[in-house]
Amino acid sequence: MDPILQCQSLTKEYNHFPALSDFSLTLERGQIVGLLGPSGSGKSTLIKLINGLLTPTSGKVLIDGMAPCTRTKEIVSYLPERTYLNDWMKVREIIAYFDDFYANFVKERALEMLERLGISPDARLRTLSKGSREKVQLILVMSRDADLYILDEPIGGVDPAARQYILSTILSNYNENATILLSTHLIAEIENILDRVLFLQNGQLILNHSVDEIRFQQKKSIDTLFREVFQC
Ligand SMILES: Nc1ncnc2c1ncn2[C@@H]1O[C@H](COP(=O)(O)OP(=O)(O)OP(=O)(O)O)[C@@H](O)[C@H]1O
Repeated sequence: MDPILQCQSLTKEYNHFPALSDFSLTLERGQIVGLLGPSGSGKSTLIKLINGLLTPTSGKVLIDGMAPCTRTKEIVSYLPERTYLNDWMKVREIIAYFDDFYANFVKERALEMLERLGISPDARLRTLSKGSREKVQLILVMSRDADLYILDEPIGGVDPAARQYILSTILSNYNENATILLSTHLIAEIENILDRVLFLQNGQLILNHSVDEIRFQQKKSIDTLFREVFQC
């Protein structure tokens, strides 16, 4: 079986500015991977390349051995940085839309998670708080039976007290052979769910370690290590 994600010497330049440089990475199945780095380090650029929304200047992305295409869109479930949902729609209507659109969408799972997070399917998206809208989007993305979930800054707008609950609700529903790649600035809140971390700096991969390696060998939290590596 091919690794779920391979990036081979991936470079992306915007007007000759290298947002991502010679980036190589192989991700195996069945792990939750944190993509961490300061603002402007290239996280969203990488995520857009993996989703086929940007074309690399050079290098390759392979998902389950395939370049991004219609088939890879079926096995990748992507939460973009910004909302793309029509906010006049009711949550129930959006769920029906996803159910029609994606063969691997599990409607019952979405409805169950909504209930657990206290969101009415009859609410219109625009009447919900920013945090609840984020929850709905995350639920939609995680309700697909995908092989690779890519989450660009999930739960940023959710209040800190609710973040752990949301993450554990969502994660308790996902298939353990799938891989989740998530970018975040909320390292302390998210690190206890991560298996592996990637540090990006100026478009380059400067660290790729399992969380256990960092915790047991370096005896540090990911948050502490991040602050040490990226101190201003
Ligand atoms: N469309 C674009 N045109 C020109 N430069 C861009 C474009 N998109 C991103 N960049 C630049 O590429 C670099 C990487 O940006 P990117 O958005 O990938 O970083 P990021 O790590 O996701 O940042 P953040 O954490 O703030 O979301 C930045 O210097 C950014 O200014």
